[in-house]
Order: sequence, then structure tokens, then C-alpha cells
Amino acid sequence: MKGKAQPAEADVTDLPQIPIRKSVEAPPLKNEVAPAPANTPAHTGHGIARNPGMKLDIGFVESMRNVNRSALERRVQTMAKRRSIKGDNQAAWLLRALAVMDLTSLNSNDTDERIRRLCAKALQPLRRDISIGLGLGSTPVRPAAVCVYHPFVATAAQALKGSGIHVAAVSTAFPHGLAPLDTRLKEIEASVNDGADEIDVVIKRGLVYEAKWQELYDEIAAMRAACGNAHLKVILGTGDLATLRNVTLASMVAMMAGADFIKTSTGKESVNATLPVGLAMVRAIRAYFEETGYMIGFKPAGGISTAKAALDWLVLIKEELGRPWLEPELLRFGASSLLTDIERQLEHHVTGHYSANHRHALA
Ligand SMILES: O=C[C@H](O)COP(=O)(O)O
Repeated sequence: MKGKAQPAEADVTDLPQIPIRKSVEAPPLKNEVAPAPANTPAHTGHGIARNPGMKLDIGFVESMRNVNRSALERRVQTMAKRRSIKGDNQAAWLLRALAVMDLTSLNSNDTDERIRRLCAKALQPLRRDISIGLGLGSTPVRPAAVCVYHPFVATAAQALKGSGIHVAAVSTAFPHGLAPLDTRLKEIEASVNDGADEIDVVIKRGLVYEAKWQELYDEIAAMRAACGNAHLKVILGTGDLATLRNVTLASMVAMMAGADFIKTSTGKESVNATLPVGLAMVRAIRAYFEETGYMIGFKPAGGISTAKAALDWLVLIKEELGRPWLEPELLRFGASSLLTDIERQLEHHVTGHYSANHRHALA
């Protein structure tokens, strides 16, 4: 991915100071982080090697079949009850949520002008008085990426040039993914040519229903090849997949095919990102890491619109995967309206009162 995390961010969002009880920390991971080869072109700058993928291993995929929904739901409920993040710590976590955000606009009535305004918001996401009140000084805390439909990639790339903010494109016939493969691959190439350095692709959910794992693998591998150096986020459309077992198996196949991130939802399904689904996916990420040593990113997306929801997700990820997964290289929130609530909560932290939503308007 292009650019690097802003160095001073780590100071204001120093999560190890967050009072999460030691007993609920994620257990240590089995393997060491895979070292990045010095000449890896897409090396992220955080010592994280890009997932090269692996041959489809049906035995490994099938070994993940036994997903216990009620156990996952219980785990999620326990985490929510234990969470207590207040005051300065809460502000720090909210800044972290902002730093890992893919600020998104995926509306059928998007225009170049609207995307330019979205990019302006990404460049200066917090009102100046709030930034100063938080003691951020001139240190910008900004979203990791702006995420748009293909026709707006060039506009976003131009508006964000030199900022270090990535440009993500939803390509491959978003949100259903039902165009011919060749058409979808051409869309990826066009987005990369226009300046996208991250591509969010959707899978054909029917391939999961029919357990056509080889075809799913082949399609994702072809998409990865079409991305070149751009990073590939694979959207599973989990609300369409019916079972957590399907979610887990699709996650495994996507990672084996070379996904840099796996992402829950398009935001267009009737059920979008939920914590039990997220838990199933991060456990698949963990299993893949323990098997291969490669760290795959996670992007919950769709319906995450409140600061409280973002905190719940951050706690889940920290407890299940640990601190390294709280960096933009490994975590993103796909969200169109979350920034508004985060800014409101940070304003409250600074001033003690809330202002109306329209004072934090996005595009
Ligand atoms: O990928 C991102 C999602 O489309 C955003 O969904 P949202 O509009 O529900 O936040």
C-alpha cells in the first residue's frame, strides 16, 4: 500500500494504556510475524509481508467446518459486557477508529463534486477546535482510505494526491458481483489505472452456496493478479451467506487465493456487519496466520455508524487477534456515516456538550 501511518498517531492512540483487563487479552499467537522480504514492492512499511496466497487446500478449508454459532454469540456478549472504555482512553480509541476508517461514499447519486467534498473531509476529518482540544496540534489523524465507485477513482486520486490517504475502489460489479469474470477483471484494471491502490471486490455468493470452492478460489486469484500492486479486499457479503460455516469457509478460500483483507459486507445486503460474523472471520484469519505466518487484514463494513459500535469492534479485534491488528495495514472500518458520530463524541469529550449532526456533515 502506498504511504505510511503518520508517526505521531501512535502517541495519541497508545492502546496498551487502555484499561482492558489483562485476563481478556488475546492469547499469544503461535507463529512469529512473517518477515517482509526487503524487495517486496507492496511492503506496507510495518514489517508486514503481503499474503502470497497458497494452493487451495480443501482439507484445511474443511477442517474449519465446525463453527458453533451459540459459542460465538456468547463470546461476543461477554466481550460487550466487560468493555469499559472511558474518558481519555475512549477518545484515544475513537481516534484509532478514525485512523483505520475507509471513509466511504457508494451512492447511486454520487457526483465528482460530492466525492471532492468527501476527500476534503478525509483530509481534515475533525474540526480544528476539536483537534486542538484533543491536543493533536498539527498532527493530522485521518482515515486510512476513501472508498468510491470506479467512475470517481480519478477524482479521488487527484484530490488526495500526496496525502498518504489510500484510494479504494469497489470494482467487480459491486454489490452483486454477477458480471462476467472478464468484465470484472477489466473493471479492476481500469480502477488501478485511474489511481486506486486498493480494490474491494465482491464474491459471487452462489459459488459459496454450491460449495464451488475451486471456482471461487480461481476467480479471486484472477482478481488478485488483476490488482497488481494494489491491495485486494475480498467482500464476502456475509448477510447473503446464511451460515457462519459458509462465512468461515469462504474466508479461508479468499485468503488462500491471495486476499490482503477479508471484508464482511457491501453495505447493501439486508444484514451487514455483525459481531458474531466478525468473530468467525477473525478466527479464520487467526487460523490462516497460525498455518502460514501471514497476517491478513479485516474490514468490517456496512451499518457501522456509531462510535459505540466502533469500540465494540475494536475490542473484539484486539482480544481475538491482538494489538498488531489495530493498525491501518490490518484493519479498516468501511463506513459512510461513522465519522459523523465519532466527531460528535470527540467534541463532547473536549467541550462537554454535543452539537447537532449537521455541524459534522460529510459530503
Ligand atoms: O464498504 C463500505 C460500506 O458500503 C459502507 O456501508 P455504510 O454505508 O452502511 O456505512
